Amino acid sequence: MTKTALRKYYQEKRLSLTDRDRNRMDDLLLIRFQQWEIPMHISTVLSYWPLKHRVEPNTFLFTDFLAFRMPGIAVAYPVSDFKHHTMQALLVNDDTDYKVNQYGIAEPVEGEPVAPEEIDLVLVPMLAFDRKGYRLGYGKGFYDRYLSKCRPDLVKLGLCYFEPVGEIPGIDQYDVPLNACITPERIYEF
Ligand SMILES: Nc1nc2c(c(=O)[nH]1)N(C=O)[C@@H](CNc1ccc(C(=O)N[C@@H](CCC(=O)O)C(=O)O)cc1)CN2
Ligand SMILES: Nc1ncnc2c1ncn2[C@@H]1O[C@H](COP(=O)(O)OP(=O)(O)OP(=O)(O)O)[C@@H](O)[C@H]1O
Repeated sequence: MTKTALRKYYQEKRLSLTDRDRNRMDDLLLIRFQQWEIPMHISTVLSYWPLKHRVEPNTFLFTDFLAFRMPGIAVAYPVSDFKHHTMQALLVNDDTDYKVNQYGIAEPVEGEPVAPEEIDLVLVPMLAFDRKGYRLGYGKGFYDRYLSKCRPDLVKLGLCYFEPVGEIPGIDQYDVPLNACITPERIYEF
């Protein structure tokens, strides 16, 4: 399958999930996440705002659990620049206001910027991933560009409702592989 066909297939597969399917899978993802041995050095995490209309795993479950296990952990959300396909991470707190951008993604309106080098854990959205840890996103390279600026010891944790494909086609030098990916069935470590 080509990258474009794979994208279409997984986009449709996600959209066919009912709210009940999604809630059940979010529960399973959280159970797997709770079994994951959180690396000790994590103090700043870059999450993402789950897109309702695209049916993405509910990251709030994960960041709430992290905050419970590691009080004081800092959480940031990306603010995207759709002209350059880059992202900036802004720290959020309970008082942060969000604005929905032209693609329906809620982004913090203000917040302290965090440099990519300061991030310890990224929760990475995706459409699909493969057995080597390569991911398929929306094809704009936002995450590949961002991850290339982070520290080598950054933990890149994917969240996906579906099991891996054999191989994502067309991997290039910009594709940054994940360290691990959580699915409702298990945790894949790469
Ligand atoms: N929740 C979440 N936030 C995220 C991402 C993500 O995958 N999930 N991103 C990960 O990169 C970045 C935003 N990436 C995007 C990449 C492309 C389009 C886009 O082209 N949207 C068009 C067409 C979409 C389509 O192909 O169906 C549109 O919505 O009209 C939107 C966002 C940053 N924030
Ligand atoms: N660090 C980078 N510098 C320049 N171009 C880049 C960089 N990272 C990625 N790109 C380019 O951006 C595009 C990303 O396409 P690709 O299909 O890999 O996106 P994706 O991983 O599916 O999507 P995304 O990262 O937005 O979720 C490619 O054309 C790639 O060459």
